[in-house]
Amino acid sequence: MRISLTHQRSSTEDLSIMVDLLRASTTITVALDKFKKVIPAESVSEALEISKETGGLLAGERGGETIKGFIGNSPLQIQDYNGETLILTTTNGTRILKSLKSKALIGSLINARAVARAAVELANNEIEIIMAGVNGRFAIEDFLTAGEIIYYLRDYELDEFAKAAMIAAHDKRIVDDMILNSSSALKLKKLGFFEDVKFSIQRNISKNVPIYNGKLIKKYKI
Ligand SMILES: O=C(O)[C@H](CS(=O)(=O)O)OP(=O)(O)O
Ligand SMILES: [Mg+2]
Repeated sequence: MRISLTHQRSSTEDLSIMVDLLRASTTITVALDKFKKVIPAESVSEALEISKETGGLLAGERGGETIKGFIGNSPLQIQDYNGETLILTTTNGTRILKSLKSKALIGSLINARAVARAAVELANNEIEIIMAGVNGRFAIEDFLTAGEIIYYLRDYELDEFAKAAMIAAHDKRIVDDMILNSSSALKLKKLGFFEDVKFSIQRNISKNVPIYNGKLIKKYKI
């Protein structure tokens, strides 16, 4: 089994793991405790359209700021709601998902071990971990989260980018410090969402493995 790491773009037809630690991946993983499915939307107008059709609850942000009339892209806020369908549109994570041509799991730190296990079950020959980044730029929190997920896949054939991420994520104290002081985290802190950041760096508190089939996200049954 080959394990590759990429930034934003996917090339595999096999299995991807989309990683957007702050906050889409963490929000989606938590949301599946409260909603049967999550539908990612590319734009606000698409989200509103889907909500009209499905009656789903609207959540999302742009640049971290909650969209007017939506609930936030917040793993903490989402816990106060429940229902059939959550419609989520975010600056990076849902946009990356909508660009994928392969089936995709959604990885974070709260489900790192579970998502790695599920990926091995589902993939034929390749697991590609895609870092969402921020507006096309590299995001250290996604790199380090990918490294922690790759650690659970270390016995397979890692490409050099994957090896670099795994080595970078070796010391959890350094990882936490880098994430808590990342530009994404400091932006969220300014917007009043620092509790979301602290929630997002917990390890393996969830067994939820979100799987995206090109239309919607459900819980993968390991
Ligand atoms: O909502 C978030 O935390 C981020 C905001 S930003 O675009 O990184 O400023 O969006 P996400 O799509 O979850 O990375
Ligand atoms: Mg992000």
